[in-house]
Amino acid sequence: MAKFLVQKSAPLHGEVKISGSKNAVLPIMAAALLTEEKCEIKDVPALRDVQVMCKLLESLGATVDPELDENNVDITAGSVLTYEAPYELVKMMRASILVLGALLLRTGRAVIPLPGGCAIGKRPVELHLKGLKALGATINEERLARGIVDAKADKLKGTTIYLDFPSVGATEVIIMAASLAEGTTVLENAAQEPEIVDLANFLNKMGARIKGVGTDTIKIEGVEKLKGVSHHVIPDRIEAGTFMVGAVMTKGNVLIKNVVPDHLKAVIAKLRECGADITMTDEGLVARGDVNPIVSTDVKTLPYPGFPTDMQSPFMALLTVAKGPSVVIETVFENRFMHVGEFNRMGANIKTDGNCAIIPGDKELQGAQVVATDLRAGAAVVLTGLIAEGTTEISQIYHVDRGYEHFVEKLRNLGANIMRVEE
Ligand SMILES: CC(=O)N[C@H]1[C@@H](OP(=O)(O)OP(=O)(O)OC[C@H]2O[C@@H](n3ccc(=O)[nH]c3=O)[C@H](O)[C@@H]2O)O[C@H](CO)[C@@H](O)[C@@H]1O
Ligand SMILES: C=C(OP(=O)(O)O)C(=O)O
Repeated sequence: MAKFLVQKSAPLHGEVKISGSKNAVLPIMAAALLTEEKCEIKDVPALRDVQVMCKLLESLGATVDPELDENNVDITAGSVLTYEAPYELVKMMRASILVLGALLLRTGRAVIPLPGGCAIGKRPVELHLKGLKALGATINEERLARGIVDAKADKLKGTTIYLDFPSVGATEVIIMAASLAEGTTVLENAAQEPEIVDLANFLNKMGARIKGVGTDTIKIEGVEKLKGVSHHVIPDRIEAGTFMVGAVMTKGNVLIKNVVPDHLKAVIAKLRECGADITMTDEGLVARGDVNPIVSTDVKTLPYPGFPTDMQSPFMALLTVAKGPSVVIETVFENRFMHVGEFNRMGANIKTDGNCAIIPGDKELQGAQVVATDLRAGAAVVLTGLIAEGTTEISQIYHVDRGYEHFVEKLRNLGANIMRVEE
């Protein structure tokens, strides 16, 4: 099993180019199933999740030509598609569920095993299914009780759907399904994440008629057919946020290129509250932690445009060394504090009560043996290792490979003392 070895490092310094967004490319790749024609997807990050999605689409009958060294993937979902997604692939990536709507439209059926609970929460899909049922699909409840989504539909018909919670995945599945449904669908209390806007831009290029993305009400007029297109994926706002935090907590000075500052308003606001100096330049965002002392702040995660849950653990890493106590409240996932135990091994002394964490701050951290408990938590302990005395040894780093392209190389270019060891 591979590990990261991280040593206390000099302040991060230099520039880093942000990769295409994992959470944008995965639904876009799934949406390529909606046409028989070739889709060319550009700025695709070379990540483990993208490789899994390539294999999943291939297993369903699509021709996938991944040129991940070049950050391109071509997908042609010709006429012969199968409706059953293999468990070996689905269990590797929760985003596998994103093929649900497209598969149903293309084959009249979708059978997808659920990967089950994980480190950050139960992650049910009842909202995805509620939406598809409203559009006219039937769900086999008996199979669902045994952990398999088995949906059928001869055709889908537009309607009004209200989401009880603005789920990102449910919004994406419903937009895809409604794009080729008969008539108009109105999706209320929809998720507003930039990745959903990117998916809708991709679908609209394909010929879909989607309006209102980026707001809580999305209107989709169904069309008969979609065509193949070429599309550049948006930059990864969570990767950008992670590097901003890294720059600030090491008291460094980093130019972050290929970033959309508008996607990071909440993160930038919180970093500034902590004393970070964040400026927009023609070349990108400059994040500095060497201008002012870094002080505590409170954070509450929320659906976009609120503070992103995916930035919660990297931000907590920063708060462990900020001056004064901070409170972090996680409202999106019910179990996303697994990293607290790892920070505590390094001396952070964080206490949790339900979805609330109290971080005393101002700690001199010590390197330790820690685990990447999930993707973002893995990145967060790497950042903590950069400021801790001694060596931090991080295991289960396959989580990090899921979502950070060339993480070690990018950090090393900024002066970080990190290496990957294959055991
Ligand atoms: C591949 C991808 O894009 N992943 C992102 C996506 O995940 P994902 O699409 O899984 O996240 P959701 O927005 O669906 O989930 C948010 C919350 O809603 C709950 N829920 C969701 C669906 C449902 O049917 N019932 C239900 O209760 C979930 O358990 C969770 O507590 O958005 C999350 C929230 O911003 C991010 O952390 C993930 O990085
Ligand atoms: C939780 C995440 O991803 P996923 O939904 O793919 O598990 C994430 O990107 O932090």
